[in-house]
Amino acid sequence: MGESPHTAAPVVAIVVAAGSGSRLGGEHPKALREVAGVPLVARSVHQLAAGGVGVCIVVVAAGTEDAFEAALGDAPVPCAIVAGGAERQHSVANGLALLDLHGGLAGAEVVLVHDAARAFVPPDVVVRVIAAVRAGADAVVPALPVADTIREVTDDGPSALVDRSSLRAVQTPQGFARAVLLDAHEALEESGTLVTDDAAAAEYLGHEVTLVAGAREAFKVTDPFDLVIAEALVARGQL
Ligand SMILES: Nc1ccn([C@@H]2O[C@H](COP(=O)(O)OP(=O)(O)OP(=O)(O)O)[C@@H](O)[C@H]2O)c(=O)n1
Ligand SMILES: C[C@](O)(CO)[C@H](O)COP(=O)(O)O
Repeated sequence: MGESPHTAAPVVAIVVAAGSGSRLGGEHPKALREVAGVPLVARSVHQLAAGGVGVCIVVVAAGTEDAFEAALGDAPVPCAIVAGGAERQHSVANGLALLDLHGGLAGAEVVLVHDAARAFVPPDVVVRVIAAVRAGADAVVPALPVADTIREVTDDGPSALVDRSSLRAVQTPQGFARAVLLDAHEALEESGTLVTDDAAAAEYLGHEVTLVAGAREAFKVTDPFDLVIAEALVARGQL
């Protein structure tokens, strides 16, 4: 990356919320599910704003735009809504396309990508990610050590113990210099390559991925158990 620290322009977050939430179940998109009466997507936007994000591009399933508009009615920062794609990567790409088209966001140099499902990410994680990009990192991810002992399985052979001391679980928001993220997604689209997160997209073009400390609270609401935990922690004032 260039040497200029990205300080003046607003930080933009692409909040991907276009998944169906099949593991969670229910008739509404996961990001619209409520914890203590507040939709996950609204919680995500609130936490991002508290950490320094100035504008959100919220990527939603086509046909659900009005419902998301309503859910984000009290958002603390401006939110643009755009339709997503079949895979998370396509949804991020659609968000990036809007970023590129949106004249008002032309100056944005720091771009975050966040799972709406990680609705309780603490603001200090967001602050760390932004600070690392502003300090010159191309791609930044919050990460945590792995708590369980890990075994690698194969179809036919025995399982094998993996040294977990060198493993990290990766969270969001992930932060990027704008050009890095745009170029990475363009390259993935051209080659037809699918990745599971945006750090892997940046790495695809040879960029180094910088790790900062994540947080347990940034867990991804994935299945019904996670929603029960979230409700309980919010009720106890711990989220
Ligand atoms: N085509 C997709 C798929 C996922 N996501 C978003 O990516 C984030 C991480 O995905 P995940 O938690 O796996 O959500 P779902 O894909 O909705 O869950 P599931 O796999 O259980 O259906 C979520 O905020 C989800 O809304 C998205 O924007 N577009
Ligand atoms: C982006 C992510 O949350 C980082 O851990 C993860 O890769 C999303 O995976 P999913 O299978 O789309 O939930």
